[in-house]
Amino acid sequence: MKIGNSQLIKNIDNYCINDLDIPSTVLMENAALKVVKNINFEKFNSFTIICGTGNNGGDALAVARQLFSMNMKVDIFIIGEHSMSKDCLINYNILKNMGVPIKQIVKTQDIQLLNDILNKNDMIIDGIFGSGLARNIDGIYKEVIKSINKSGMYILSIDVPSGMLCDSFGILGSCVKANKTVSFEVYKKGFLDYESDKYTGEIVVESIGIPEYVVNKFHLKEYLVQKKEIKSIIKKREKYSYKGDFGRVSVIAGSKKYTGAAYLTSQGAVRSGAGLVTLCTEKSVVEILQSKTIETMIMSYENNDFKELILNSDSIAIGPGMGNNENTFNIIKDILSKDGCPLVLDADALNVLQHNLDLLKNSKRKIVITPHIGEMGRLTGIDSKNIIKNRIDIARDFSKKYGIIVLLKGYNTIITNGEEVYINSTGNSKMASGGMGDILTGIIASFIGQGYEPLKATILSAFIHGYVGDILSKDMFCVNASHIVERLPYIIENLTY
Ligand SMILES: NC(=O)C1=CN([C@@H]2O[C@H](COP(=O)(O)OP(=O)(O)OC[C@H]3O[C@@H](n4cnc5c(N)ncnc54)[C@H](OP(=O)(O)O)[C@@H]3O)[C@@H](O)[C@H]2O)[C@H](O)CC1
Ligand SMILES: [K+]
Repeated sequence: MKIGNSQLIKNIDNYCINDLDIPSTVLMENAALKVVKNINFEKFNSFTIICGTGNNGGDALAVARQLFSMNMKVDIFIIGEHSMSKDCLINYNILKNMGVPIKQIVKTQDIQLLNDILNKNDMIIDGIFGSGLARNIDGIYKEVIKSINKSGMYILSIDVPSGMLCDSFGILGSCVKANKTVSFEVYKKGFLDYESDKYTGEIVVESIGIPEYVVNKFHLKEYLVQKKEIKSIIKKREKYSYKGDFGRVSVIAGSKKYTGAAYLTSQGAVRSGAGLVTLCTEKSVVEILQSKTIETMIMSYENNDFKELILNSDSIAIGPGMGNNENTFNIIKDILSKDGCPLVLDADALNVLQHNLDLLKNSKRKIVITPHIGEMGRLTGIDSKNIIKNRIDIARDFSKKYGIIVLLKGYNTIITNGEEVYINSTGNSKMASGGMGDILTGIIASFIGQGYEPLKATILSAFIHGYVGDILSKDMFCVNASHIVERLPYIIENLTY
């Protein structure tokens, strides 16, 4: 699903209105009809419609007219004395001409009238502010929002919950807490925050009759990855395939201190369907790891066969638990400087590259890096606070500069190849525990090994990893890495049909 900000909406609107001669009232009517489409009339038949004086209010007035024409009960309120936008006024006048009463809320005393009605109708429709919210909400607007939220009634917000910014998550003073938000054309960037669903409720994005090529003209290629997209990427397995078809995946990971990281990375690869997984690790821990796994072959990277293994791999995951040391650096430097299969670099593989980023840039291999915020900070020299604030731009720029795929972990993990940006929609805080990232690294290498193109493999893996966590966390207080490993193949199977 496309993600966008208020500038994108302005550009699209201007083009439609000025270049295509689509009257803005047509767009407003389409918007209103899409709001109506999202109302469950088996449950809701009477409506309190609360309007601002901009185009969001105009949408709400058009919704009111549509509902009135369907013989629904409507109580309409306009807030404030601000002059109306052109299209808001057009819809206001139509309702007046139809003889539909519209009440105004200007002073605190007027709120009593609103309060009296709020609980009498089935639903509140919020059309106070949309993408034009420009400053802190106070005065009568704040009081109305307080009444709406206190009412306990079902609330549907038009485009954005009034009070929420569109461009990055933020509440300007106060905000409607909706049960459902019907947003137009694009998923607003402001919705991308773990706190936003407290205000948006369920989000539905509806097209309002703008041709796709017009949206594409201005869209910055930022997408939200949801189940629908994943189902179109993931392939069902042919009945008559053999293990060679699903790739030889090598995992270089682990050290005396961190055997778990090596184990989990390799299990991520095994349990997501890699044909053959070989775990290469420090000599001293080979035996321990051998006793832990059955499906994975284990060897030391000091072994003579190591170089050949690297040559014959279809993908390689490197880094988890290796230690930030010279030995790790030498192994990575050697692999990066030779042409060959795609690589997934994580954890210590990234730490040792901190001051050697040219190795990334000059490598002929396809590379995916999977830093968390701290690792990204070390790679870029940008402090964590700023990375969190500008995650998308920083990930995209880094990806472009080094010609690699970046998966930046966190709430709404970001995946980018420098051109397109994909934002993952799965995962939750119950998964915040050790070893989660190691599994993800293994899954990505596994899907690349299975023949998925690296960007697609990375998008797929991030989604699946979080999706398994989301499903498990419905019944669990916390979800650990081993739970994810255990459920992986079952849940991936469910996504293939
Ligand atoms: N392509 C589309 O997606 C379409 C969307 N539509 C709808 O239009 C709105 C955006 O409409 P716009 O008129 O730009 O903005 P708003 O309705 O959100 O609000 C603007 C008015 O609100 C005043 N304002 C802003 N902040 C405050 C505040 N804190 N307190 C009081 N008043 C405020 C603002 O006043 P100014 O003095 O700043 O001018 C405006 O009066 C979008 O969200 C969709 O719902 C179109 O209908 C179709 C195309
Ligand atoms: K709104």
